[in-house]
Amino acid sequence: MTRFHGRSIIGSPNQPKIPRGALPPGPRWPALAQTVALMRFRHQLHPYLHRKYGEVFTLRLIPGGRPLVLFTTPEATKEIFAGDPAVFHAGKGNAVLGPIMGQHSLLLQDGVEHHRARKLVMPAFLGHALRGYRSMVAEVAAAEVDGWADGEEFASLERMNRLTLEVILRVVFGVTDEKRLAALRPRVNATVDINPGILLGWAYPWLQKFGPWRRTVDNQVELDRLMYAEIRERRTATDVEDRKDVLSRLMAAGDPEQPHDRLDDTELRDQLVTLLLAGHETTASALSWALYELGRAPELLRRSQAAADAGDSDGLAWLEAVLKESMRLHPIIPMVVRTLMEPTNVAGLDLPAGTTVGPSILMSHQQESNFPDPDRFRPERFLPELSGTEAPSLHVWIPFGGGVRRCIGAGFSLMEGAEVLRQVLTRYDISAPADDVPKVRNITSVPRKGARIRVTRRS
Ligand code: HEM
Repeated sequence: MTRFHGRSIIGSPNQPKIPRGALPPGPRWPALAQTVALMRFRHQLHPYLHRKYGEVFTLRLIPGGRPLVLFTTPEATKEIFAGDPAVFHAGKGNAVLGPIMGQHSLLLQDGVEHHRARKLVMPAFLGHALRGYRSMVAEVAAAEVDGWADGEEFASLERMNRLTLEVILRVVFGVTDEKRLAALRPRVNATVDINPGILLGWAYPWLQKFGPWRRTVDNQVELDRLMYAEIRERRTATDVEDRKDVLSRLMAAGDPEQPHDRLDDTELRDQLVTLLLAGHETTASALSWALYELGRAPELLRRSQAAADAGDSDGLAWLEAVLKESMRLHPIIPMVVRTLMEPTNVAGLDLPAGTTVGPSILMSHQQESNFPDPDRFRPERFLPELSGTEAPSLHVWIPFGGGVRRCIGAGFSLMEGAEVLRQVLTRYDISAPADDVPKVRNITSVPRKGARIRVTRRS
């Protein structure tokens, strides 16, 4: 059964109030206005605050006006990512996701618990395991893409969402049974749909009796029921060691002689919900922006089709560069956050315990000093042999965060994205009929009009 208790948007509950003078400058609007501006208008707010206050600025968020200090330089990013995990807690900053993902979620844990969980989950996303998922991604992508009509125009985000949901359900759960997939799909979609209003409302548990909050709880109860049924059934399967999906790998992870070293059912549930939610719409959004950008640049499209046709390691490297540039120009997540557990110096600033700090991904990706000609879509930035310049460091290109908390699905989503592009581009020419801009969709950003494209069969 899921735990539903009050959560803050950023920072830890019950922390003492930090006086304004102890922190870098920032707007003096009420905390509610700053919170709404941060959640709804992030694409305008980060650049505005950067212009007004410079490299580092403070926002005050509800409840209680807790501070969020955002940094915009590579040096600060490097320091935050390298920060001692005992001091720089990420779970506190992600606390808003607690009611959905559960207390054991990798995203919410810190310290030894996080270290243990990460050690158990990570191998399912590396090396041999990762390579093993490619053919399944290719199969799901081919089935989706083959269904597109010649000359059809559509919101690519919608199609990519359908595709990445299918991929994540099959890779994570290993579910192929159509009846079970049909039951899971709407529950996962409804969970991803949860908007900032619902997340904000979670700080006030009495709201859960009403309207959308109540529907969220009902959906969650049903999602849990399906998850636990799947876990129970897998526990009794005799071939779990041979299965290649993430759930089976997580069940087999750890030392069989040390039961406390293995994930129990509640932990499995929490990690599975986390993977389903973190790994689905994020990748879909990156892919839809990539298709949109290729649809606007015929020369790049031809080059990408040649890479897809070749299908060799150089071709896949190009397609991966297309995705990386798509995530650079259109960041899916606006910032990464850590809450300081003790007074700490960050990038030359002495900050009190309880302050939440983080690099602004939005600002890091759009500064000329990090990415020359930042408004242009140029995949070759990520291929030094083509650009003649160094590839961007992991302190300026930060769509997946960094350090011990770097997204565990980074490799997976690049592999998945390149494979999906390959399936699309070997079959279709693409054009993008209209301009699009980002809009906020709860934690992530997505193309406002869904990154519409027209596809025509290649002759
Ligand atoms: C384009 C796709 C994706 C983007 C942009 C993205 C972005 C991020 C970011 C910014 C973080 C926070 C990192 C930090 O705090 O330093 C994160 C964490 C995480 N992501 Fe992703 N992600 C993507 C895809 C995925 C996929 C495919 C999965 C799994 C199937 C996944 C699972 C996770 C998990 C479990 C964490 C928590 C890691 C930890 O705290 O140890 N993500 N992701």
